[in-house]
Amino acid sequence: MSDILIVDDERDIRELIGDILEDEGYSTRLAGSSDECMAELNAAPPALMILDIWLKDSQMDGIDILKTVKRDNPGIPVVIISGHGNIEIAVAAIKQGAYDFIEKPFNIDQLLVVIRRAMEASNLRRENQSLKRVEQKAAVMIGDSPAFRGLIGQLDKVTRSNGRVMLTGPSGSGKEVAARYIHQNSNRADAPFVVVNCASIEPERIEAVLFGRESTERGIEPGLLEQANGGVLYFDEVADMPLGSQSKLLRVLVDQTFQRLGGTDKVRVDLRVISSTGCDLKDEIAAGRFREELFHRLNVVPVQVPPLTERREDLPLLVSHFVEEFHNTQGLAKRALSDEAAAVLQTMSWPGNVRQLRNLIERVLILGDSDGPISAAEVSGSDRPADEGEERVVLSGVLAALPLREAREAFEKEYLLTQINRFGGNISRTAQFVGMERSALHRKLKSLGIGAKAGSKSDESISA
Ligand SMILES: Nc1ncnc2c1ncn2[C@@H]1O[C@H](COP(=O)(O)OP(=O)(O)OP(=O)(O)O)[C@@H](O)[C@H]1O
Repeated sequence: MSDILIVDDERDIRELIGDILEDEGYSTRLAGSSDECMAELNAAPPALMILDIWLKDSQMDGIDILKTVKRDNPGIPVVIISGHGNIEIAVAAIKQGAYDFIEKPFNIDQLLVVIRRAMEASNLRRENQSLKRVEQKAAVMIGDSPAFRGLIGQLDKVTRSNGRVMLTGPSGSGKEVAARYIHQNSNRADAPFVVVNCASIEPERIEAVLFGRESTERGIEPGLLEQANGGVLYFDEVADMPLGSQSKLLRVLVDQTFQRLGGTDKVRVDLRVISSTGCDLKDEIAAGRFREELFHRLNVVPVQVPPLTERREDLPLLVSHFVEEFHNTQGLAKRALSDEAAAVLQTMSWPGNVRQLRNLIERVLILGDSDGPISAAEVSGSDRPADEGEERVVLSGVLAALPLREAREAFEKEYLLTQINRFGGNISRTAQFVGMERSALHRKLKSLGIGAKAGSKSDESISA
């Protein structure tokens, strides 16, 4: 792990540093020229590099090597060794991303302090990265319907290639999770998955966000393209990208290189591009809002993600998956789904697709006060959009002002009185309709302060 590459054209110096570091328990590799240095880097990236700026008889100087390392292995800390006369160059190297510099002739303690700090910083960064990777959402895709199996079949085929994929489907249908599935099952799984949210980046910032920036004051600030190097770049809602940025992106896809804003160097990255859209890009092209050439570049392998209404069979499976997830992440009750509730879910319209279902289940679990199966009443009507919302409960000002327990009590009272009236005070029929045992309904009415009195011979009746 603690393997240090020492690059200096002066043999005495590189061997001296090597000996000191070996004594301190590090393992070292030595390079006397830029060619030797590149060969070592290609063989295996070291944990840290000590790099002399002036390299006699070499093709590249220290700054060139630094730029290459920062481009290809940005995680390796580079400590620069500079001669007394070229502190300015050393400072410039820091701006290019070097960790620190030490001046020749150097003091051993100073060298060791710098190296220890650099190692700590890079270990920390590595730990953070691995945490981030753990945090990266797992691409769990649940389903067993023919439409779902068709989708997985297509995704499995494209994971093996490197082709650009265009995922088409309505909002919340699982396009991003499908893109993550491709990434996690491909040979890029250990490299980053970076999302470009085309709709939320302001047009004037999109180039800086994608390509990064470079200036003498702030050095190199890599953009998302560089951050995704080796992995997958996911363009979410690609139709929302401004036309000007579309041309720039097209050029990157054609040339395979780009320049950072304010920079002159050509940057080359190795990426797989996956895009998604909820609208028909052909319409966008016809309306002059999307560049046709970019469409053809991105749409090499089109994959349709079906809406939830085309895979209603998957609803119970998805519900138990989300119940499990909310149990594990929020400690919510692990409730089963009643057959009636499943039937209600399977007849709903789902304009928000799987995301809407997930939100509904979360709400039901938070509001529910039992561990029993989720009932039809709990799921019905509560998540329909306003325009077809004839069954939505409109919360009166009075209810909205109460805490949940009291609001629930007020609602139950109102609801049960309405039902009792509807059934002419017949408690058996009321109990049957509201889905409770007669004795349970009695208890409920009593607890709500609704009085029961003896009624007809055949059945008791109620007075409110
Ligand atoms: N097959 C599936 N199995 C389990 N969870 C899923 C599945 N499909 C989607 N989801 C979940 O549904 C939610 C929405 O999915 P996702 O963000 O991938 O949709 P999207 O199509 O990219 O949405 P948008 O177009 O709005 O960005 C996420 O929480 C995702 O994990």
